Amino acid sequence: MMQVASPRTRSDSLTEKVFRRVYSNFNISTVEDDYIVHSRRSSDYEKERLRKKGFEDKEEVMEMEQMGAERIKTVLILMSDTGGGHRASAEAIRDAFKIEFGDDYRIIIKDVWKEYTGWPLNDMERQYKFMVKHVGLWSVAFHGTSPKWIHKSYLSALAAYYAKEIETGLMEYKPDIIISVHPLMQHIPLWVMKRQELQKKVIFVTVITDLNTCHRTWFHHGVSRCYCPSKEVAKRALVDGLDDSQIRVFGLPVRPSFPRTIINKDELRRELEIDLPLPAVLLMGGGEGMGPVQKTAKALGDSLYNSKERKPIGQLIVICGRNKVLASTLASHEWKIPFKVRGFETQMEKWMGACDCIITKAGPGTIAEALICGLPIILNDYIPGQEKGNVPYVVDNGAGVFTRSPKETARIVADWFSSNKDELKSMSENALKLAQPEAVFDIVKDIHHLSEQQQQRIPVFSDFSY
Ligand SMILES: CCCCCCCC/C=C\CCCCCCCC(=O)OC[C@H](CO[C@@H]1O[C@H](CO)[C@H](O)[C@H](O)[C@H]1O)OC(=O)CCCCCCC/C=C\CCCCCCCC
Ligand SMILES: O=c1ccn([C@@H]2O[C@H](COP(=O)(O)OP(=O)(O)O)[C@@H](O)[C@H]2O)c(=O)[nH]1
Repeated sequence: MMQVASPRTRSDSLTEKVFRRVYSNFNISTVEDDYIVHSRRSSDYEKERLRKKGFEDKEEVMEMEQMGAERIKTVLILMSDTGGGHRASAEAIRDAFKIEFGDDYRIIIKDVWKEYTGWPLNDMERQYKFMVKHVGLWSVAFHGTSPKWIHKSYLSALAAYYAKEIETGLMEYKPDIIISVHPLMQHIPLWVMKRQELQKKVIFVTVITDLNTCHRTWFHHGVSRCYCPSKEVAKRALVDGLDDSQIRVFGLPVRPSFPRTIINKDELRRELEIDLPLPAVLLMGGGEGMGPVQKTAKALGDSLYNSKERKPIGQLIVICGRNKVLASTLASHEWKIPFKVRGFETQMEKWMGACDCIITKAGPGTIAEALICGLPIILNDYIPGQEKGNVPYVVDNGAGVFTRSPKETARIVADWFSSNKDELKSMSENALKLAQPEAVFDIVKDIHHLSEQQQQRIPVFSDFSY
């Protein structure tokens, strides 16, 4: 029985709620980004609710919906699949809204750029993937666009060029609340809102998904709230001119399905068909399977095998995310130790819960999740700019180590699984201390509070035009 305990205690009822949602058939971390399906389901549900309350007539139901009686609020979360972290945070927020407020909110996760605009905004995923493969290029782009006048003028130009399209995109969803979980999704929507005089009617908040050295585009002065995952980021926000009252520090939002009470590790291992007694290391490289994964896996294949006794001292699980080439290369290799290779997994909490430590590039999402699971972390790479500061965040807090060398990584894991178990244990404890499993709930509750405050200022039936 492994204890994965939250560093802060929380009311049983919430834990129970999470457990019920997570471990019953209700899979809260299912990716549901098909708007048509989603919105149909939500609006059907909304209508059903009104019908149950006695509004049988079709037109009456529609009218009530529009007027705002028992109004379900619409939350639009803006994200882009540049990396896997923005979507994971968006899903975390969606799931937490559902757990905390049931059907009071309708949550839509969207990349409005991709669907409504043209080049270069609609192609960010591909361009980002290309740039981070050529780290020098990314470094120039990241640091070169740091001055406000540079990114502001470029984004204003794009806003002006795609104004109509973005307006259409945002208006289609008629959001009451817009949440941006992406560094490039503040300026243009806020500009559109200003043009439409919607700033007082629609709440706009930013949830930053970088733990330390984030890009300055995150800090827009026009937001109601800027949720910073760490004190370091909050300091940067203040330096960039945001007001104290706009800033809240709760932590990085992680999907509520991540275990934070008691997890039976053996059961997870049985379910995932992982060897029960052998210590297990999880190796990954973000949503795209980046970093020195292949070399590290092979080095671990050697270091976790005791050739004198002809038996393994540990086992290896590699999650390759969307990197299919990596997955098939590793699958075709001969392994002397128990080994598993997987593609993109939707239940990361189970894989992390079943393992004893993790090796990853310094992705903020993976780090925050691993901390919640009490996993000591070996960081083996980082993307220059936004991920650089994640290394001291982990290492200085005693939750892990950094090395780029696959051989050194393999040696450390072998050490942890044999002669240096104490270090593994103390790092696991430090990881749990640093974890902020409640962050996502604190964020959605604060947004709910903002929304209630706003409702008191604006009549509920205000029919604002989009
Ligand atoms: C003298 C100046 C010369 C500079 C060269 C100009 C080149 C311009 C080309 C591209 C612009 C690059 C924009 C940089 C802003 C970066 C903001 C940022 O932090 O972005 C991070 C995200 C990715 O998210 C991160 O993923 C991580 C893991 O992979 C991790 O999860 C982390 O938590 C996440 O934050 O990056 C992006 O999304 C960037 C996509 C870039 C695509 C480029 C397409 C260009 C189209 C529009 C961009 C508008 C740019 C505004 C500023 C440009 C000013 C010239
Ligand atoms: O197969 C996978 C691989 C990754 N992830 C998630 O993708 C996110 C990766 O975010 P991170 O910030 O670590 O790195 P990025 O992918 O953005 O570079 C984390 O939430 C992972 O749990 C996932 O759900 N399934």
